[in-house]
Amino acid sequence: MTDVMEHNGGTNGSGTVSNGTAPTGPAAGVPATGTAEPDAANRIAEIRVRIDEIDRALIDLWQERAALSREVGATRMASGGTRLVLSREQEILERFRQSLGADGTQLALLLLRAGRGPL
Ligand SMILES: O=C(O)C(=O)C[C@]1(C(=O)O)C=C[C@@H](O)C=C1
Repeated sequence: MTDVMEHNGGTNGSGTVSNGTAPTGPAAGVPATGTAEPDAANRIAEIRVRIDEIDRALIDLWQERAALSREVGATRMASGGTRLVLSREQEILERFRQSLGADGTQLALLLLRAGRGPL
């Protein structure tokens, strides 16, 4: 067994839908699920449907948040206020840290940067 799938199926080079197995390279012949066992492969495919939905929702929320953050910044600066409010950023960083630990802090830093730009 290898650790990583080199290719996950989808469309092949000619633009046609592949049969879900990696055509070339070290993972050639390995199913796109990473296992040849049918029950496991079916369960993985099922779970991936939900993972893809979650990823879409995360992307949509990410983009909505960034747009709102930009609007707050533009509104504040147009009224003579500051670009940033660091106390608010600390509050957000702490909320993410409390829920998700150190990764939460990193995630919140990326979220903040997506809206207000780099410090
Ligand atoms: O809440 C604000 O005041 C914002 O400007 C939004 C936001 C954020 O993305 O959450 C962005 C920049 C600020 O420094 C603080 C927070």
